[in-house]
Amino acid sequence: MFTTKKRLLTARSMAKVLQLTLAVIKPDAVAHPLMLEALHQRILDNSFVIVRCKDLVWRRQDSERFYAEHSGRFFYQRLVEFMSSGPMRAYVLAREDAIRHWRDLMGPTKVFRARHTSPASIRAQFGLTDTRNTTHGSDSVESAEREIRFFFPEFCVEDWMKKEEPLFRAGQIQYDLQKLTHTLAPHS
Ligand SMILES: Nc1ncnc2c1ncn2[C@@H]1O[C@H](COP(=O)(O)OP(=O)(O)OP(=O)(O)O)[C@@H](O)[C@H]1O
Repeated sequence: MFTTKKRLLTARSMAKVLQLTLAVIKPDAVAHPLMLEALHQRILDNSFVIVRCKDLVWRRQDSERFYAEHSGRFFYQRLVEFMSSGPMRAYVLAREDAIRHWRDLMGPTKVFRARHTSPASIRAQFGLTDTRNTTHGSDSVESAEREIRFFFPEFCVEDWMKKEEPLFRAGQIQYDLQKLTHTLAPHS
């Protein structure tokens, strides 16, 4: 699936504590291999470490559950249908201040606004509409934990922060992109 060369990611030079965030490449972008590749490369180029990665498909009820806070809004049905319309790619990303950096990189939710205020952002460059806006990112530490659990139920943020983060920062663990899961699977 990945066409970039095998990369071994190491954190030897990282001094500060890493933060985790959930990033998702939505179905509109996954549907276009070149766009998917460009977004994947954007992640690597911005010093994010890919801790976990998987391709998955949501059932309608997964989409409804994840976006429950928006139920009743005019775009809710459109959003739910879109997010369960095809494969997505989800990442657990680590870096210093990961939540803010990924959200800055995505740009504003609305594509029109993104094009005016943040022309270099992902949504400005690749977004199609306010709903089909290519990417998702957690907006707080609490939502990152909740959303990582939603997408990666087998992954424990607390354990990672306690056990793996210090080892990783000390260069004692490496993440090999080739070994991360990217088998297409229905949401569990
Ligand atoms: N006004 C709108 N019109 C159409 N779709 C919208 C609108 N507002 C939000 N959405 C869709 O709902 C998603 C969730 O909205 P939210 O307000 O949480 O934005 P966000 O935090 O920027 O996006 P995300 O949660 O996907 O990172 C948006 O990413 C977009 O796909």
